[in-house]
Amino acid sequence: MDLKSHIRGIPDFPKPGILFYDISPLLAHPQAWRHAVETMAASVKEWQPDILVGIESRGFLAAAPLAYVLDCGFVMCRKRGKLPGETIGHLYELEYGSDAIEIQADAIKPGQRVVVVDDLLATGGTMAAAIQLLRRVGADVRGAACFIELTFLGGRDKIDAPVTSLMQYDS
Ligand SMILES: O=P(O)(O)OC[C@H]1O[C@H](OP(=O)(O)OP(=O)(O)O)[C@H](O)[C@@H]1O
Ligand SMILES: Nc1ncnc2[nH]cnc12
Repeated sequence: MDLKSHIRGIPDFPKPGILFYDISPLLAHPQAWRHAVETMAASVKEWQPDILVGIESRGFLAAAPLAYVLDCGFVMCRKRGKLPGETIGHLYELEYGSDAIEIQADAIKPGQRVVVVDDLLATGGTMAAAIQLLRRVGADVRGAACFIELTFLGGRDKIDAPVTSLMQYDS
């Protein structure tokens, strides 16, 4: 199946000069989305995860069905200030300025096998930050999975774990 035919490129969003890869048509097409999830599940299964961690917000859409198919737990990695109770955060640098992501302090038990899931890998800053945070709480990070990889941005080089992606774009 041609999954790329279900990805829409929207120029100049959210800023001039950025081509935004929109997964909405893929999510809206049940056969294509099922195919994407099942193909990704087969790759992620090799890492034998206990837990899938989804990165807010589009990463939740990607990680939740995978966790269901693979019979894994699902943990939310959210932007700062969104999770209740005790949290552990990690500050990371963006192209301009900085941001922070958090997980709940008791979300991961030391030694649990974790795969981090997002819809898209661009510069890799978000995924790298999530992995650093998960390692701080003792996770055994087995890999990183994304549906779309913007290979021209070299994000994979920032990820200190195996990376799998379903669709690659070189421009
Ligand atoms: O590899 P990077 O350069 O770090 O970029 C990738 C991140 O950017 C997007 O999320 P965004 O921050 O736009 O949030 P959203 O999922 O809530 O739309 C995407 O879902 C990834 O999480
Ligand atoms: N070009 C892009 N399209 C969609 N999501 C993104 N996140 C970071 N860069 C992106």
